[in-house]
Amino acid sequence: MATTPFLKMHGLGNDFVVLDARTAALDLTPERRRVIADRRLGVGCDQLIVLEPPTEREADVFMRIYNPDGGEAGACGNATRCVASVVMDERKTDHVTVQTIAGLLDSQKTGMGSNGLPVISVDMGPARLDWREIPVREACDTNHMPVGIGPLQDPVGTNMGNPHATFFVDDAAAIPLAELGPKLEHDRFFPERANIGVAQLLGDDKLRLRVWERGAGITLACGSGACAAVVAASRRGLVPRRADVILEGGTLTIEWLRDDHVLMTGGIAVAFKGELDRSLLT
Ligand SMILES: N[C@H](CCC[C@H](N)C(=O)O)C(=O)O
Repeated sequence: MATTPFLKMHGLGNDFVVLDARTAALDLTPERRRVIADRRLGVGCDQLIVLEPPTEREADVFMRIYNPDGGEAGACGNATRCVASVVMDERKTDHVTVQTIAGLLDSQKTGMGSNGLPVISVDMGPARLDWREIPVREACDTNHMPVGIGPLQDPVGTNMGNPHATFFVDDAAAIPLAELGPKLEHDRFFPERANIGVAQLLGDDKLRLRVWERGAGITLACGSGACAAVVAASRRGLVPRRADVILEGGTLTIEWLRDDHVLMTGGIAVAFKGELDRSLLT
């Protein structure tokens, strides 16, 4: 019976099903994407990642990103590290460029994690800060956006290839994120919805971050969300341009470079390899 191989990977517990469509295209309708990502009907994941042939000469691979709701996203920091590691292994190299719909992401192996797998740094591209780029519905200062609910008010808007609203609070654990996240994700202030970050200052260069992800819900880690949180905190003068972000699933080191690009460094993991039954793709 014909099946389709996949890799199950994660970055700090933000988990992915990785399919390879570089030699044979896959017809992944939104419904098929939802079923594969479903934790009962399919394999289950926070994002479905599809490798495709690059269309830019400088790129080694094209990474397509789908949320469990079937929608496509322009950035996924944790998955970028995973995909970069896969292609580095294939190419026997420490440097690859991952192409996404939002741009080219230079990725570099920078060490080995305690799990014997590489630690990868990714240039996530420039933080985009204009209200039109987030995007939000009306002209505003994105350092203090006029949107909020209950204890979550006055967020900072950042686009890392995907839209983020970062709220600063005294106690991130006390925020009912499962209740407030979806309301803010779908607030009409965000024409493309938004990833909702709740950040708490832990020290002069350390943040605690919880994220309600657009199209996915609460995840153990969000790479682009961590980038957005450090840019936001730095704009507010709360942290320097380089800081550690403590997420449920682990720590990412983020640096907002002087050229506005954001460097994200963290580990990856492979959980298992598997075969998708053809019935999931027809
Ligand atoms: N839910 C996000 C995509 C995945 C982001 C996250 N998993 C990351 O590591 O950056 C969005 O719709 O923009």
